[in-house]
Parts: sequence; structure tokens; C-alpha cells
Amino acid sequence: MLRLDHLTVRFGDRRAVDEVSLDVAEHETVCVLGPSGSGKSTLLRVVAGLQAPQAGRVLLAGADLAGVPVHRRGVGLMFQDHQLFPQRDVAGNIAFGLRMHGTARTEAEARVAELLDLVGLPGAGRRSVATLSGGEQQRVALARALAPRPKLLMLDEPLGQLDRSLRERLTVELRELFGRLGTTVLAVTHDQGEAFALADRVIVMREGRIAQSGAPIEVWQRPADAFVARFLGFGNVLDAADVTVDGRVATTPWGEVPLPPGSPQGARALLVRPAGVRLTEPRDGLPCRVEGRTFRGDHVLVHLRPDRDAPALEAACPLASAPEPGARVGVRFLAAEVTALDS
Ligand SMILES: Nc1ncnc2c1ncn2[C@@H]1O[C@H](COP(=O)(O)OP(=O)(O)OP(=O)(O)O)[C@@H](O)[C@H]1O
Repeated sequence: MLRLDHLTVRFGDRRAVDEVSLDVAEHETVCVLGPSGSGKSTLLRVVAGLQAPQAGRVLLAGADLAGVPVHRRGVGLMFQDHQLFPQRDVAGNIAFGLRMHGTARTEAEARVAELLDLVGLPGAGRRSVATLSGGEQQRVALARALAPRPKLLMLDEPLGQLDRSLRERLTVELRELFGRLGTTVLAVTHDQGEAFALADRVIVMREGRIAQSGAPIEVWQRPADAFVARFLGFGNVLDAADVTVDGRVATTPWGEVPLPPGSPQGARALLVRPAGVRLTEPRDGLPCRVEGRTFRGDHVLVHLRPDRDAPALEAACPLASAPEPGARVGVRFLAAEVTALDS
């Protein structure tokens, strides 16, 4: 449905988007993730027609969009900076795009009613948008974006300003809705939870390039490199320069770390999930001191400082048995929770 072909956007000397190629299939939901400044919004703005690329092409359903203005692209936008019109009521906001496309009034009214049902606000057409809650406003913005039946729906931090529990609920609703409508979606978010819950595929960007593209579970289980692993929030990550894998053992600053069979060999970045850091007696394994603890609901993340000159470690411990700060422990690693990264 959407094809980006070697897209480049420069601001002065800086490449905000650097030769990005990406295909989004019909009915697919793709979420673009990445740190601040990695080029996510710029990528979306190019597809929307709000920003012209210096090089490369955007194709939607096979048609090159070069020179096609925003409102003729067949894309629906739900952007943070595309707020609702406060002087129009809910129905007026949703019908806005339909009017621009010359839809007749009665047809537009029927479509507005249909969309209000769809986003869970039946009968709210005459309400002033100023009287809506944040979550209700997001639903109206979504209905407005969907109204002209866009080929592609684009979301930029769609739920960014909402509180956590509402965001989680709306994420589930959106996924269900997109599945039901068969919408093709390209979304940008800095919230990993949102991306992983919403997407069929996630794209992690770094400095204008795609660092990894894959199904959420794939990216989660097998980050492409140390950058992606750290971006996902993993703490126990070593760069390839500090690791040598030989057979089922990695030689690391933490000592020898066991690996699952079939691991890639040689100099490899290494990820040890917190569940793979087992605490034992101080004389057993790598000696460490407990520096602190973070409560994570069903477990405690224990922060460890090795006695030897090696990076800090994080261990996931049951609530009942997490050691106190200052305690001395030994660390052993579980091969099943250790991953040698491919690149
Ligand atoms: N209009 C502009 N003029 C100059 N530089 C820009 C402009 N828009 C973006 N940039 C720069 O391009 C780079 C990518 O910006 P972009 O907004 O796409 O990143 P982002 O990943 O969406 O970040 P965030 O998560 O903070 O929104 C940044 O270095 C930014 O400063």
C-alpha cells in the first residue's frame, strides 16, 4: 500500500531521514519507534506531504505522491499538532474532511453518525469539543481522520497526552478497530508499550535510519544490536567490542556467560535479560554489591555493582527474596535468558 524508496530529508547538513526504504502492506499497522530526534516525525510529515524530501519517492497504492498536496493524498492524519477546531461541535469536526472532498450534507451526516458509533461516542455530534475529556477528544480526532476513508491512516503520538491507564485502554481499542476496518496504519510513538501493543510490525529508528524492522515479539526477543536493546530499556547490554562468543560461552567483563545452542559466534553484542541474572551466595559466581532496588509490580529489579571492573547489572528477583541495598551477593547467569545479538 505504501512504499518509501530511498527517502532523504536534510535540514542544513543534518540528515533527519537518511535513505529510508520501507513498505507497509495493505491492512498492516506499522509503528515507528526511536529516541527523540531520530527522524520519526519527519518521516511521517513527508508521507503526509507536509515536508518535501530532497531525494527518494513516496508511493501510495502504486502512485507517486511527489507534488500531490496534503488533502489529495488519500491519507488520514491524527497528529498532535492537528488539534480539533474548538469553535465547531463534534459533528462539525468529523465532517470537516468530508466537506473538503465535496461530500453531500445528508451523506456526511450519515457518515458522522456511523463514525461516532465506531469510536464509541454515539449521539455526541452536537456536543462542543471543549466539554469533552482528553480521551473523548482523541476519539473525535480519530473519527475525523477516518471519515474520508483514507487509504492510509497516520498517527503521530496519537495517545501521547493521555494518562497511562486510558492510553492502555485506547491502544487495545484502536488495535481492535483497525483490525475490524482493515485500515492500513503508519504510527509514530516514543512509547514502546503503545507500539508493541498496537503494531503488526515495529520499526526502530536511529539517526534517520532504520535500526531494526520486525514483528514486536521478534524485536523484543532478538534486538538487532546493542543500540536497539538499550533503547528497549534493557540494562545488561554489552557492546561487541567487549564480548567474544566461542561455542556456548561468551567471554565478557562479567566473566564467562553461558549461551543457548546455535548462538552467533565471535565478537557479538550481548543481552542478558534481568531474569537471567540469578543471585546466589557471595562466594558463588561473580561477586557483587546491591546498590539499590526498583519495584516493578510483580518483581523487584535489583541493581548490582560487580567487585571487578565491569558494567553494573540488573537482576529480576521475587518480591519476598530481594536482598537489601548494601548486601553482598554472587551472580550466576542463565543461558536461556542470554542472547548474542546478530550485528
Ligand atoms: N523544520 C526543521 N528544521 C530544522 N531541523 C529540523 C526540522 N524538523 C526536524 N529537524 C531536525 O531533524 C531531526 C529529526 O527530527 P524529528 O522531529 O523527525 O525527530 P523525532 O524522532 O520525531 O523526535 P521526537 O521524538 O523528539 O519528536 C532532529 O535533529 C530535528 O532537530
